[in-house]
Amino acid sequence: MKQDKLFTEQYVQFNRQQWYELSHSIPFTLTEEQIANLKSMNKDFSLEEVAKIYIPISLLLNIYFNSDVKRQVVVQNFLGIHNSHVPYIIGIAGSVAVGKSTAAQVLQVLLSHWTEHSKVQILTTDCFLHTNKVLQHRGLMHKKGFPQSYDTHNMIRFLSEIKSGTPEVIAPLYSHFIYDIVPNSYKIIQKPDILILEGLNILQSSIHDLHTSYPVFASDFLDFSIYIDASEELLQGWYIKRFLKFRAREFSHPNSYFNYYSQIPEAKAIEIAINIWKKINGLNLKQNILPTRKRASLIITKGKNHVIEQVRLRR
Ligand SMILES: Nc1ncnc2c1ncn2[C@@H]1O[C@H](COP(=O)(O)OP(=O)(O)OP(=O)(O)O)[C@@H](O)[C@H]1O
Ligand SMILES: CC(C)(CO)[C@@H](O)C(=O)NCCC(=O)O
Repeated sequence: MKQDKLFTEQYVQFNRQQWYELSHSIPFTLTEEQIANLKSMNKDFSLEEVAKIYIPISLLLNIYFNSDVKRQVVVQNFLGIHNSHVPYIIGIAGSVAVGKSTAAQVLQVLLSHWTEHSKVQILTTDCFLHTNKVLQHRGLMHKKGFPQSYDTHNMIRFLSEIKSGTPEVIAPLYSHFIYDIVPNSYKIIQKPDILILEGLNILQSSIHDLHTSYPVFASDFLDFSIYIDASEELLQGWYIKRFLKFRAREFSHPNSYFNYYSQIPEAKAIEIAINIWKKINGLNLKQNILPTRKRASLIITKGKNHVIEQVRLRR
């Protein structure tokens, strides 16, 4: 009840139909290439979801992007300086397995449709996790995804370089296959028009990090943020479903960190996945992720089968 009051005061709420109707007055036609890209992404993903939910979100983001550019021009004229535009950063937060990286990919396809922001890159904050070596040393192997498992200092360094217009900024690379940071491999972010940064920790503060001497928030660098929400019951189900998908594919490779999970009976694997959910990801959701939801510019709430039922936009 208290939460409901907070939402109605701070956010404008739309149900699925109301949100969809917002895009009726603005023409937006997907190209065949975009449809092919979206279809190839994920076989469970529905194009109806793109039309009803993600196209209106991208139209809104285009409005925010353009107004940001206009504001920068006016301010620079006032100050008598001229800086070239720096990447506009959109953050996507939410639980493990809620669909952050899928949403990021859809938005990348849609947002690159506009000439003013045709270059859109994605980065996951998984790449700022400490290496397993550091996590083992600090006794944090069962805290992956918790605030203390990230190299926040490196993440802030990265964001600060992006926002100062550095032409090429490097980020580490994380692999779910080896369950670790990949040695000597990097992703290069080349001054895109938009950077989509997705990760469960992007709306968190860094006050937990004893290695950072100043209180900075990654969200200080975000221009717009989206929190993807769902009930814990659904999230646990999606986590288990994905765990079983990985078990049948990635984990079955002998070099996979979790090869063991593909060797045991399915019922045992499900039991393990439930346990990981309860002790790590579900706990992290309640302690560290959900409390950041009310910091987002936009909150989208999913129901069964990842169908988005509600959208809330900060007033
Ligand atoms: N809109 C959608 N429709 C159907 N399935 C989806 C949708 N979004 C995500 N999924 C499925 O849900 C699972 C989790 O999605 P995804 O990997 O995008 O989540 P995530 O939030 O990025 O997870 P993590 O934090 O662990 O990286 C995947 O199996 C994905 O295929
Ligand atoms: C890397 C994260 C934290 C986020 O993507 C997550 O996928 C993870 O590995 N969590 C730790 C518990 C687990 O293995 O699911």
